[in-house]
Amino acid sequence: MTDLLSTAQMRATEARAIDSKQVSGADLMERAGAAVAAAIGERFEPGRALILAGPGNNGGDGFVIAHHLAQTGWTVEVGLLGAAEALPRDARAMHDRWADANPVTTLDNVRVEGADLVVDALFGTGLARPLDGRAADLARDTVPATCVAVDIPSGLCADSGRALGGVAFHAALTVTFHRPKRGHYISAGPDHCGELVVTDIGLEHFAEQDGIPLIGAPVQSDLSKGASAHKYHSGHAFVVAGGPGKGGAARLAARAALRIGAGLVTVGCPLRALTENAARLDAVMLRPLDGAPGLAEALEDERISSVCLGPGLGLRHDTQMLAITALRSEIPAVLDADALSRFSRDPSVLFGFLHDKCVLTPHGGEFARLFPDLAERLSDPAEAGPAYSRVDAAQAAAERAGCTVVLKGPDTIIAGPDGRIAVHVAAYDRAAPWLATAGAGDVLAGMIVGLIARGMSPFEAAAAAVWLHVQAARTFGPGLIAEDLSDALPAVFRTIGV
Ligand SMILES: NC(=O)C1=CN([C@@H]2O[C@H](COP(=O)(O)OP(=O)(O)OC[C@H]3O[C@@H](n4cnc5c(N)ncnc54)[C@H](O)[C@@H]3O)[C@@H](O)[C@H]2O)[C@@H](O)CC1
Ligand SMILES: Nc1ncnc2c1ncn2[C@@H]1O[C@H](COP(=O)(O)OP(=O)(O)O)[C@@H](O)[C@H]1O
Ligand SMILES: [K+]
Repeated sequence: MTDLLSTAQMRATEARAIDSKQVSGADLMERAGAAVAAAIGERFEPGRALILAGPGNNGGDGFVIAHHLAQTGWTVEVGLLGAAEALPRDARAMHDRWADANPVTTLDNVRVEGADLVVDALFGTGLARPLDGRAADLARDTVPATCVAVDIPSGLCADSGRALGGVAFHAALTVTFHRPKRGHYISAGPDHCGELVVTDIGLEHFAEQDGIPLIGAPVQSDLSKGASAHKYHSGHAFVVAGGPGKGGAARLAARAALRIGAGLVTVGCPLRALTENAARLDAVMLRPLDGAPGLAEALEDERISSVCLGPGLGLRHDTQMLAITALRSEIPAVLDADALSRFSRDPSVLFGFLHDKCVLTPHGGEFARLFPDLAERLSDPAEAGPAYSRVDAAQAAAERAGCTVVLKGPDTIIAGPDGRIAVHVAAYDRAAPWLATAGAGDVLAGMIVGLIARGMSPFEAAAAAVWLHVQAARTFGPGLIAEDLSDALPAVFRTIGV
């Protein structure tokens, strides 16, 4: 499992290593700098390198890199921010080794024009405030294709992935140490980092706490079916649909629930929409519903194991009544789209009915309607690290709602009411840009409700569905529309051995 560390966790690991006396800070710096130089050597032909060295240990790494690049045929220039005398001890030692035989200029005197490679060793995990002055100018002027960031692009908050003050370097390659940090993955992190390489600098033995898990492929045995399985062993998912002409979203969700393995799926819709839905559904069953009382009656069937509401439901009063009815039944429920937005005027009404078997799947806009104060903290300018992050917001939302919250986006954060967190990021080798398409969210809601019907816990179902959803998009590739996601699931299942 890959996990994402906070800066505090990384610092604690480093401190434990140094306290053990098995390794020194200088050793770690030497290994870190050597690892960056090696990654550069694998990707760039020697030429003119400009190293931007900051006032802390990130700058110290920069001097190690200067030393290694010079030994492998590069012409190296180093510009230092601040005074050499003010560098921390290990960084000072690396500076002195370099400065013994080479000039060191000030950051004010360097020019990025003409450099084949710019090594951003200004700030790493110690960044405390926005870049300013010359550092901010260099962040704007450096061409991403020539930039290699040491540990993290300077200006980017390693805890939140947000650019402090809105200014941070963009790199073609970021080389970090020991484990990825949250900031490499969430929010703007991937956009700033370019390619991300995580290198071992010998700290594995000293890691104590795990970071936030990055969701990987589901366990095959959680998804496979027994040879003698009966359809009712895999649960019955119920999807509530809107009126005539509005049923597409619910049908997408229903089909996804069936494809992901729910034994039975029923779409419940107003009588007026029955013909339309009947014309478009085969394996998915249909049941006419007379508003909230009709839903209450339908959900009395004890074989129904999960319910999905929201896609295509509309923003009228009956959506609120349908949602409350579903929640009162205490059947595990996935609430998406209109079932969330309908409560924007007074979210506490919704919170009063939610229970711990519910999953809310808001995108950023829906999240802001239900949790306006948390969304505001996310959109306020990030001025100091650690900045308020999407992880913080999702965690606070799940605690307030008392259920699982899936905050969707290219980086999707899953938070449980018990404080549990997992993250899926559609970036780097999991990028899925074609997933940003109408109806993709409806399919995700259906996948989650299908897995809950099969018996997974809300949190596990959300985590597995988010991974499968992206994997289906990647498997289908360019040209993807929401309809294709469910049809790509069989191929995905085969590749993970289901
Ligand atoms: N944690 C570890 O185990 C290791 C850390 N190493 C390096 O050490 C780095 C962390 O070093 P530090 O803790 O010294 O932190 P940094 O080097 O990131 O920066 C700290 C210095 O910058 C100042 N500062 C912060 N934000 C500023 C801003 N916007 N404008 C001007 N000055 C600002 C701080 O007051 C402090 O003097 C890591 O990112 C990594 O590159 C590596 O050498 C090896 C191992
Ligand atoms: N750039 C992107 N890369 C990967 N996944 C994305 C991207 N943008 C959106 N998604 C995913 O696509 C889905 C979109 O859901 P949503 O915004 O509810 O759309 P809709 O309402 O049209 O169904 C979410 O699962 C989200 O995580
Ligand atoms: K950096």
